[in-house]
Amino acid sequence: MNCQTLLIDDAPAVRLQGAAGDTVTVLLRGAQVISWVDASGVERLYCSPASPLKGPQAVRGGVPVIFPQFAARGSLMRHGWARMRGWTLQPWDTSAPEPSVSLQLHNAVGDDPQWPHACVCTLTVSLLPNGLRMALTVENTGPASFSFHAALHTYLAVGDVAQTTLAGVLPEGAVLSLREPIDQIFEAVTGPLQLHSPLGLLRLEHAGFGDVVVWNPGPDAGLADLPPLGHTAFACVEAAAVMQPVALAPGAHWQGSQTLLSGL
Ligand SMILES: O=P(O)(O)OC[C@H]1O[C@@H](O)[C@H](O)[C@@H](O)[C@@H]1O
Repeated sequence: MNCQTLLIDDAPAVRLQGAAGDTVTVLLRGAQVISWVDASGVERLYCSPASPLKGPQAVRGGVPVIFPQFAARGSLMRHGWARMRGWTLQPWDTSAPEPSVSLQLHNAVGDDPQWPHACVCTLTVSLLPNGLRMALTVENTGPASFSFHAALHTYLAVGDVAQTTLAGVLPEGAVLSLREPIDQIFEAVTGPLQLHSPLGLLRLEHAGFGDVVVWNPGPDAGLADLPPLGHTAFACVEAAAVMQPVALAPGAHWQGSQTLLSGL
């Protein structure tokens, strides 16, 4: 395994390389994965070239970590503060069976006056043979219980969203076409899911998260941080805990993970 820190457009990042030449790149801000090139050399994530990696705004693409609030479902900033904060890179273990890197975020009481809870979030990103696994752990380090939403807001590169389908979210094996704009939370989905696109088949597995959010903004969403026709190049399929917020007692922890498998 090869792991290096680097600056991309002035933004601190870490890049991990697997034995097959596969790579994953993670911004320290937000612990946001911005690229996964699989073992066949295909970039599987979409990151908008019109969205600066450094600056006050959220980065449009890759895998923003959504915590502790999904969208505007509460009084906190949209999609929570975890994607806007600096995370700390943890020392990596070169002898681990899978090339992995972990980043941590310590939230103290007072960091966000509207969310007065101490917690530690850890995102561990691992390269698997033909796959990428992202595992988010939240530990309650404070004296009181709290509850939260979380999601791995995964922008999947699809080549052409009009030719993309998703199996596994609709009942009875029905396949969802992603041709039209969609913004929907599918509740209590166990997976696995299959995403078919011009870039090939991707199998999506999740654990710990109960829901799946599917988002194709379409051409009329007015997203200034996408290039013209940028919306045609991705579909978001997000492992999420939204409909049943996670409740954590003091000292308890929760983990949710999402695994993307290509080359099947
Ligand atoms: O622009 P943001 O804050 O990154 O959110 C993007 C999208 O994120 C998705 O998870 C939501 O379901 C959409 O409603 C939202 O528009």
